[in-house]
Amino acid sequence: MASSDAAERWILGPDSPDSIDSVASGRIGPRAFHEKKARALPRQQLMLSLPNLDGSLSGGDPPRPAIVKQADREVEPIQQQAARLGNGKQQQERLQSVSSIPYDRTEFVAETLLPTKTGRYRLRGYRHSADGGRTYTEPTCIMTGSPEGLRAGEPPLTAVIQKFSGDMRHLNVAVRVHDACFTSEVLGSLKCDCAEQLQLAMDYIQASEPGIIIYLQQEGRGIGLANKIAAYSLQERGLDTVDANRALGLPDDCREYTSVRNILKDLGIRSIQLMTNNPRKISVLREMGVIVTDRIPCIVKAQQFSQGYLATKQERMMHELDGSYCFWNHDGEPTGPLMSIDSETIGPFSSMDAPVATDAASIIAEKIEQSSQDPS
Ligand SMILES: Nc1nc2c(ncn2[C@@H]2O[C@H](COP(=O)(O)OP(=O)(O)OP(=O)(O)O)[C@@H](O)[C@H]2O)c(=O)[nH]1
Repeated sequence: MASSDAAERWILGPDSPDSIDSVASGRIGPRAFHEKKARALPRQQLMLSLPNLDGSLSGGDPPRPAIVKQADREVEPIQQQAARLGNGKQQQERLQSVSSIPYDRTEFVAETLLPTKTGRYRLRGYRHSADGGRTYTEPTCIMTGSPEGLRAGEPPLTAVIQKFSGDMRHLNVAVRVHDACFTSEVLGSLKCDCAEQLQLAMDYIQASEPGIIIYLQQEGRGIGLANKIAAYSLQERGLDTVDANRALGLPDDCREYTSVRNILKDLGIRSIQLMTNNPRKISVLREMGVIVTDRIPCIVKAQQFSQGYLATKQERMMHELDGSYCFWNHDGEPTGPLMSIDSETIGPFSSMDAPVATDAASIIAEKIEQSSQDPS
């Protein structure tokens, strides 16, 4: 069995002669690359190999149960089993080598340049496991500028040069930690502010580089897309975003941010200014050792369908929104340009938003009318 170091060489890529760069340069085909990589993986990581179209695993057969033979389900004789597993000392050593795999681990895969409608960004791909390698997610880093500081393995001289040349780009870097929201970012849902916050962060780091958006696959505050859809379904029946999660027996927020700490370390970033309205994010990151020197508010205006969600974030999840997301102020006056909502395009909504006025302007009109009729 190849060591996990060998696996790391394959995954880490750029420094290895047989890395993903070899695929790019044509020295090795993508298929061969994946097969070699899978063979280099320790046994428990084979489970991570993606199945091919024919159902086989690219890294060979899946690991078989240790004791019961697959073919005839015959129980393995005890002596044979002992010979295969080794003596107590050997087993202990094996266990130690398994437990020496760090519980959470984030590995850099590759970087590319990405032109977008908002401008050009550096895009860095990572693989992150929070359970010692059983499962993984793929955080990405969307970057402008070069905020990198001293990185692991670099000579300390780099730090000295940085210090004396006054290069402070790796300090107080503007960072947005953003969690996936398929519904708004891909489908254009108007029920939350996630897609607009992402756009705001992309604009911000484009306008004042360097900056980083760490995009994490933690849909629905970590409960996953299908559960989030179930939560939305309960919200149609009148529950808010917090109670809907609870009614499903799910936590309000189960996102984990060890990958953020690891990615910042990988980049040699010493301290950050976090673009967020959520105090939990700041405290969770600080607890794991990330130096957050400041907060950059990330408030976007609500519109008809997101007003309730934002109100709940402020009132029940302690987001520092300060009422400033409201698209009307407390006197019932519009406070900023409204997102144009065409009720013809959106079509009729069911019970979801009932009682619902046809557009934002008529909601405001209704509110103004109500307040003028209210004798108090
Ligand atoms: N469970 C659940 N998740 C939601 C809902 N609406 C949006 N999300 C998810 O919420 C996550 C974003 O979290 P938010 O609480 O909106 O904001 P935040 O990231 O904590 O705070 P900011 O940094 O200020 O944006 C994304 O993963 C979305 O998929 C909802 O109604 N229910």
